[in-house]
Amino acid sequence: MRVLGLTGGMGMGKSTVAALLRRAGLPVFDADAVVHRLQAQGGEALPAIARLVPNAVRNGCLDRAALRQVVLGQPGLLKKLEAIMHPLVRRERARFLQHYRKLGTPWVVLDIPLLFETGADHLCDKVVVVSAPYWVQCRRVALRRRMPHAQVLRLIACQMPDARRVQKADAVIRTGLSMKETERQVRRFIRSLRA
Ligand SMILES: CC(C)(COP(=O)(O)OP(=O)(O)OC[C@H]1O[C@@H](n2cnc3c(N)ncnc32)[C@H](O)[C@@H]1O)[C@@H](O)C(=O)NCCC(=O)NCCS
Ligand SMILES: Nc1ncnc2c1ncn2[C@@H]1O[C@H](COP(=O)(O)OP(=O)(O)OP(=O)(O)O)[C@@H](O)[C@H]1O
Repeated sequence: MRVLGLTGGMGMGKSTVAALLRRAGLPVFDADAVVHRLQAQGGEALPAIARLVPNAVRNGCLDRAALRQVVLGQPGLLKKLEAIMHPLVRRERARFLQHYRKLGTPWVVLDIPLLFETGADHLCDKVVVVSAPYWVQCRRVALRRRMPHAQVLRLIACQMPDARRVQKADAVIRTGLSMKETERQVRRFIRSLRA
């Protein structure tokens, strides 16, 4: 079994490309979704998060906006949150890989925003990076309006700069043009994997 790493900054189109890979039949491990599941009601990470930021958990429910505001406002706290989340994400990732290895699946995808930052790229046979110009990224994230602009900039600043990610990639999918163009690049990339 071979492992394809998929990464990119916020709003670069990672989830869109992951959905196209999934549609082509590749199993995808979605790290953001795993984080959300571990933090959902009854989730395994909630007790430790409640100890770290008591106000972020009320009646067994995580107030994500409150947690985000606190961790982005206090240096070091995001690192402590990551120290809670990353071992659990690593365990889920290992289970995913083990499951598909047993099935003898030819390629699986690890969709991880912090792929390089966490060293998960070392598990990958190939890494594909999704990239778009900075202004396209900002416009997309602003359109979603799930969080204040200043928080978006802070989260982007916690990630590796796009240019460095692109340098480290085996392949780059440019999502700054039309959706059709993104689909075309993904199709071509999948053909190259299967060749
Ligand atoms: C900071 C938190 C509370 C924000 O939650 P919220 O629901 O508001 O945003 P969401 O999870 O959808 O993330 C928004 C964007 O920020 C990116 N992001 C999330 N965590 C981080 C981080 N530690 N560093 C850089 N970018 C991050 C995500 O990939 C996504 O693109 C949450 O993302 C979290 O618990 N992060 C820590 C775990 C982590 O490192 N996740 C990254 C995947 S391994
Ligand atoms: N050519 C394109 N390729 C990819 N996405 C595009 C394109 N044009 C517009 N978009 C839009 O840009 C957005 C990209 O968001 P997506 O959720 O895929 O990014 P992401 O990298 O997963 O971001 P995040 O990590 O913040 O969730 C989507 O709303 C998508 O519809």
